[in-house]
Amino acid sequence: MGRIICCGLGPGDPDLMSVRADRTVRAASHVAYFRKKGRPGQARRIVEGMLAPDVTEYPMEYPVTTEIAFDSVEYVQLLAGFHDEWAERLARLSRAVDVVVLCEGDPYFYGSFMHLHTRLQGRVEIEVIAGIPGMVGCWNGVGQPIALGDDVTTVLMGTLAEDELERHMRDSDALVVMKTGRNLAKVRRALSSAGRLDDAWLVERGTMPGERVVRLAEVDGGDCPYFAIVLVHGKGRHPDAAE
Ligand SMILES: C[C@@]1(CC(=O)O)C2=NC(=C\c3[nH]c(c(CCC(=O)O)c3CC(=O)O)Cc3[nH]c(c(CC(=O)O)c3CCC(=O)O)/C=C3\N/C(=C\2)[C@@H](CCC(=O)O)[C@]3(C)CC(=O)O)/[C@H]1CCC(=O)O
Ligand SMILES: C[S@@+](CC[C@H](N)C(=O)[O-])C[C@H]1O[C@@H](n2cnc3c(N)ncnc32)[C@H](O)[C@@H]1O
Repeated sequence: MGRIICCGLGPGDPDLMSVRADRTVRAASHVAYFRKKGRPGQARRIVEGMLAPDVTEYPMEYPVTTEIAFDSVEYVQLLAGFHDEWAERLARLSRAVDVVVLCEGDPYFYGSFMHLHTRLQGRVEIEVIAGIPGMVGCWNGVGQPIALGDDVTTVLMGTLAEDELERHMRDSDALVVMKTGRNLAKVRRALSSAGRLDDAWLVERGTMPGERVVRLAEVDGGDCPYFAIVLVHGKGRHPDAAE
């Protein structure tokens, strides 16, 4: 009986992978990972050069990402079918061998593996290896403390409605906005209404090749890559409140 090992790979730079993840990836004989059709996949890219020469790879290609609305019935059905199918394939495979599923960042933190985890839990032995979340790599790239003292930190998804975003932005000190991508213009308007735009940073592809760190107010255009995060740093209780 094999296991499914979901391996958190950290934010992008392979040097930021844990020792356990490094060891697991190098020893793997069967490796699965998500990717957009026609692209190599971020998780696969992180482990480039680390896989054994005789490894068997299972790219799990999303049937859609942004081609149709993510809240449409069709999108939900397509993704549910896709996740069902891969959960079955991995369950079958893991009867004979260990399968390593690659996951960017930390698997339990908005990771795509959660959709397989809910389908496989209790049926197959699962191990999840912790990884540094993408947002940690991003705030490291800005080079300032994200939160200190009594700061409340809120993690938001850019896919939320504009009024929801604005409400949370007003109520929190430090902010992390993930899934910015095509939602960047909306995130920007919400920050502006909440009076936080001038303090916001945009980090594209944090710790990955092509990383870009800029003040959001200085960005032209309303679009950015899917792998991008907006940050607003907390200011702490008072200027010297760092603990
Ligand atoms: C629809 C949408 C809504 C949303 O984000 O909620 C959404 N993905 C969108 C865009 C998008 N996704 C990807 C690209 C290409 C990036 C590139 O290749 O550059 C683009 C952009 C594009 O296609 O242009 C690829 C991708 N997607 C995921 C991973 C894996 C990972 O990140 O672990 C990878 C990397 C694969 C790789 O490495 O190749 C994971 C997830 N994507 C989901 C949804 C979640 C399932 C739905 C659910 O929760 O039921 C799930 C499973 C988990 C989650 O995100 O929570 C959003 C539209 C937002 C908008 O409207 O702008
Ligand atoms: C499905 S979530 C996956 C989160 C991942 N499990 C983690 O721990 O960071 C995808 C979102 O994470 C964010 N993200 C993850 N890694 C990133 C990085 N290195 N640079 C910028 N954004 C990143 C982006 O906002 C992207 O839309």
